[in-house]
Amino acid sequence: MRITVEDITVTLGGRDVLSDVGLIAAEGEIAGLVGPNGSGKSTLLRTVYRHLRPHAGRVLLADRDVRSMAPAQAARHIAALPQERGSDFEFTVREVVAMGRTPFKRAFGGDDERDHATVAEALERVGLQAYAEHRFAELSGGERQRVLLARAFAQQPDVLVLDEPTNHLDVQHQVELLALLREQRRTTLISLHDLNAAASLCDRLHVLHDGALVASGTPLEVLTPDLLAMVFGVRAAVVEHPLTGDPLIAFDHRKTMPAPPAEESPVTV
Ligand SMILES: Nc1ncnc2c1ncn2[C@@H]1O[C@H](COP(=O)(O)OP(=O)(O)OP(=O)(O)O)[C@@H](O)[C@H]1O
Repeated sequence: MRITVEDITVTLGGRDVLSDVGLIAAEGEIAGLVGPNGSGKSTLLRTVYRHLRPHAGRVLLADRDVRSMAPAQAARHIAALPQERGSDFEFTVREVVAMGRTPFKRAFGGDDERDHATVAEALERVGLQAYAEHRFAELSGGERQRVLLARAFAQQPDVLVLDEPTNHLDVQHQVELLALLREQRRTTLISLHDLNAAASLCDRLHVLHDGALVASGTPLEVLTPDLLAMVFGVRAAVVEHPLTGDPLIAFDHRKTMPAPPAEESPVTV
């Protein structure tokens, strides 16, 4: 299913933290959101999964405004991995993942065969089948992250919304997660700080700066040295990855470049 973010403005604490932002994640596309800290990535994702209401504009799932859908109905289509990680501490890993099946149940309905199989498959996908009976509270940050991903997978959503899913993951699990997302071919909206991961994973990238969308396009179109200097304030060369052919950003870790305010950085792609 396609997600359309139609010119949304989100006001928090009396300030527009997103101004007139529009983008589309086409059916089966992995759309990446990148931008400096505080640029509005989580706010945009939270608006898509209905935790925030836009003050102007709307979010469409296929052709329906997500605000017009009942919460359980929206949850049958959209699974989110938010940045705030909840408090599922008293549960086992299997129970946390099984929560992904809730939108499909009748009131007081128990788990059926299909639920059990879906939960087991989701755990296997993130490599945590051996942890099913462990307590969520006793896992490391990276393991918890993978459990919450398994919960999103168990929801079998049309659209995945992932806020920084590689946080806490070691490099092997980062690579595995990116491979898993690529292989799914599900409409995905994902925020990532790691621009090289974003370049390798995403079909299209959308760059936020001070709550405004300043560039959209393929990673190769968007991730230019000029944009990296203007939006992120860093000096970098963009070369071809010797193994994959993806754009590879080589940062100059010895030097930053003061970034001008958004209105003075006319980056458009
Ligand atoms: N509830 C709130 N009330 C007021 N301001 C808020 C609220 N939530 C977020 N903000 C502000 O909105 C701006 C955008 O925050 P957001 O979390 O969307 O940024 P982000 O791009 O996801 O940042 P990061 O990369 O640091 O996770 C920030 O300046 C933040 O302080």
